Amino acid sequence: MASSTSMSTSTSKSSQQNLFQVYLRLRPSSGSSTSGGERFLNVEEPEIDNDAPRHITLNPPNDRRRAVEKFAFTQVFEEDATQLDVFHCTGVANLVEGVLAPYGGDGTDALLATLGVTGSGKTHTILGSRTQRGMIQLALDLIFRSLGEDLLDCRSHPTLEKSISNSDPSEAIIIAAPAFIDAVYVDETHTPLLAPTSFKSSFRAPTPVLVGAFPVSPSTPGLDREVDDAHCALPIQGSPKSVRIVSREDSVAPPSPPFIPSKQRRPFPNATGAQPYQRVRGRQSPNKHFMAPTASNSKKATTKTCMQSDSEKPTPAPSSRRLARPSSFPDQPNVSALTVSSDPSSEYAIVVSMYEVYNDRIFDLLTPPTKSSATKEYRRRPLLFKPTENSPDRKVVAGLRKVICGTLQEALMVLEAGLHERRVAGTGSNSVSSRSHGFFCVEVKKRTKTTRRRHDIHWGGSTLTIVDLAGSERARDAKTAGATLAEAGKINESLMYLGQCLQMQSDAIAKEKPNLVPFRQCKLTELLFSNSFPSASSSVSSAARHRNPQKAVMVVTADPVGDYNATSQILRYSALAREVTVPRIPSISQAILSGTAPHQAQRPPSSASSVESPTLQTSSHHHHYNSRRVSPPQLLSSPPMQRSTMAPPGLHSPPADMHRTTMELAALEIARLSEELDYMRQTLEIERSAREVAESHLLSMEDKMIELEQAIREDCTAEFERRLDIEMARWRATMQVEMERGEEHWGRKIEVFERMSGMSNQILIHNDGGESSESEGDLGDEDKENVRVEGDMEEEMERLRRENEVMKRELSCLSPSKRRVQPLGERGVEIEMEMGNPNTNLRVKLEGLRVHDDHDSSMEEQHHHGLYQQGDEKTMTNGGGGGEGGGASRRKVRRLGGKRWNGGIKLDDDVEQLDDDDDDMF
Ligand SMILES: Nc1ncnc2c1ncn2[C@@H]1O[C@H](COP(=O)(O)OP(=O)(O)OP(=O)(O)O)[C@@H](O)[C@H]1O
Repeated sequence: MASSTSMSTSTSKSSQQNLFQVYLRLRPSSGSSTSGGERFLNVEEPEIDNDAPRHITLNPPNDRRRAVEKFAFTQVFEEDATQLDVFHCTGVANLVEGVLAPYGGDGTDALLATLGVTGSGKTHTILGSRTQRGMIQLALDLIFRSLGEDLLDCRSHPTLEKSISNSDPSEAIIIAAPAFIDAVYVDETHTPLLAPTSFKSSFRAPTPVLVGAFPVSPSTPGLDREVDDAHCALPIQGSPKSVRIVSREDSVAPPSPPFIPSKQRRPFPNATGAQPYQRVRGRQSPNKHFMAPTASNSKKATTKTCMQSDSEKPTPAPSSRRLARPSSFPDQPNVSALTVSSDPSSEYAIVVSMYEVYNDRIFDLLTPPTKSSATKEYRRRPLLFKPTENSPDRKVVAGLRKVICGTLQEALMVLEAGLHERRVAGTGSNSVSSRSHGFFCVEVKKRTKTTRRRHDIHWGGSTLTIVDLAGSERARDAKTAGATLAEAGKINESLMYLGQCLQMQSDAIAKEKPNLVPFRQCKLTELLFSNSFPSASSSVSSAARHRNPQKAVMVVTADPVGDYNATSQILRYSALAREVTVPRIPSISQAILSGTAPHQAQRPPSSASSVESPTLQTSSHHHHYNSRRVSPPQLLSSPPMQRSTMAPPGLHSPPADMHRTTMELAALEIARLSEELDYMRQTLEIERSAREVAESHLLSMEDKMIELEQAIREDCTAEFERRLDIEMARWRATMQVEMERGEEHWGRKIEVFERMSGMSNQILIHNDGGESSESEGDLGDEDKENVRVEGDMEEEMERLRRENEVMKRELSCLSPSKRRVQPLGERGVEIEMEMGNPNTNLRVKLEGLRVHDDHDSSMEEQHHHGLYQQGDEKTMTNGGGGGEGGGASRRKVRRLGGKRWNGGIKLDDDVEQLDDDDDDMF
């Protein structure tokens, strides 16, 4: 009893100081329970009558030698606790009141989260079932009801969207609920009665469909308004009393196994000091939360497509991918009698946002994924949790889509739309298992009422965040593989870090060093813990507003007949205090002392503790670990001899006494070994789960690597294609320049030939003239003239030679590939092909120069055989305008003529030949 009292004291102390109030909720067993094994969790009777139970005992199944552990929580909910019990006793109303800040100021952020092994009832607690609302719906109902007329909405205040957008520090895209709902849901005139078959082709898992009417309670002011609202009014189908949510699977599912109530039922007083309420007895609601998809193994991995991502007004998605408007939501439990205070001098606006942490990255659940142009897959952009310009001292999830909701109905429709985006999958442990940590945020924006309609008044306020954590699971039990196994690895890893933080928070409080909680290890712990500490506004920015540390409530869910190892681990790091009871070994020593076989006298530890034996009582120890870390049992530090002195001396004769002492020592040694074994087992278990985490982490990393590799390959291909285009463009430009240069070059050459051809004509004319003068006998003048022409020719040839040199040098500057000797004809074809112009200037020019084309081949042949004479004569006859040439001048002219015919056939040959010819000529 003493230890129990000390545990209670330490529990209440630590629960006051802890960052989280921690509650434990036991799940009622069902026929689908994964283990179907022995019950290992027992709720301890409260010390004071009518008090709520706070302690739970963990009895290791099938192993009587392992230590019995006792855990303390703020409160323990037994299997028969209802959603309303949890809502009242966890103090959600107080959290909401803190957020509404009735006494002025910005209020206090609040966090409500669930933690537990997969399938233990986290989602059930947060989201409820087909007929029972969860914490989110109840909290929303309370908020809308409490704000009443002070709540603004976008229809009556058209500038609301803009003014909230201006004061939002998180770079969010703010939209009004009607616009969002119109974009996400199909027109109600098209609402199908049953799960629409068109959804089969959609990316989404089929939507659970509601039949029956939405029951409008007169005591639900928020809902009164909603029904009037044409935009969001729900179609009424069927009888008002037949409110039910069905899915295709549900419609054929066998009835749920009967609810097994726990042995004892106690009234649950409100742990937060509120009045105890009347418990609703009876059968639990069917075991299916209302957002459960119909196909258990289908994965809600992706989603609707057509809402625009960046502009403020979403465009409607194609009707085939939009959701059917739900016709009703459950309205039980009823909290219409409950309201909390709000600030009468302020007006409020409710802004809802949703995101999930999947594989340690944050994804908006209200923004549709966009199609990647490279992979043609729908992907969502991960968001950052960071301080922003307008929030330098506090990190916020930047870039979320936030929806301003004027009514409860709108908020519930936004919630449903977001839940459709959340990743769930069927595993061996839970047919609808959350594969991500889901965050649902209700920002209560608040500003002072003014008579003047000023739109620039600053919006303050606080946020209520409700978190449905993914469950820890063992790959072996969950029978997961591939991506789901990798997800499980990430989930387990983040929960391991969360466990470390929860352990450290109490350690830090004990050591009075509050900043030791290592919450920056992963996104989940950062999101959960970073607002739990006093604001650093004063040190960072004087403009920043002071904020209170958030109030946080954690509901740990557990299945008392589920997975012992996974559950015990979660209890160890989440409980406010832990006590380990070492099993006594009375039967062994008693058996030794009485001379009977040990196995005959073995009893379970609970019964063993009642055995009266002064000696054994000394060996019975209760260890209370304030820090809940597993450490070797303290008993190991006591030397056996010391303990032997505990035996009452002088009661026996020396040999008998010695014998008894030996027996006691043996018993102690057995106890020590047993404890050591227990410790080793625990260590082994921790190591094993660490190994599982590491293995799944490895798998997830491998997947990530593959994704990364694919992305890199795509990037490389895109980059390569880009560069190839640039190179092609550059090459085309160079080619163009080269062609122009070549054309210019050939133009110049042709000019030279033309000039030379003109000169040879002049010479021929002159020679013709000379012949006629010769007949007149004026040979002296002719010689003079010849000498003058010859001099001119020499000068001209000298000039040509220089030009030739210049051209040669130019040619030598060209790349070797360009200098390759290539027939002009081929080049011409290439150039034509390249430029797509079959009649280049160059070709035209060359063709223009070509005289007596049909004689080219014979001329060339003659040239090669040195038969200039004959060919030249022909040339002269045609080119020179007739007349018989003679003497030196005639020979020169013939040579020039021969050169002319050979010009322009080959590029480099031609240049060389020109030189040779020049040499020959002079
Ligand atoms: N308190 C409860 N009363 C009735 N049914 C419950 C309760 N808790 C859980 N269940 C049922 O147990 C099943 C599993 O619960 P739930 O999906 O909430 O588990 P979970 O912890 O969220 O699992 P996971 O981590 O895999 O998402 C559901 O069918 C749910 O309806």
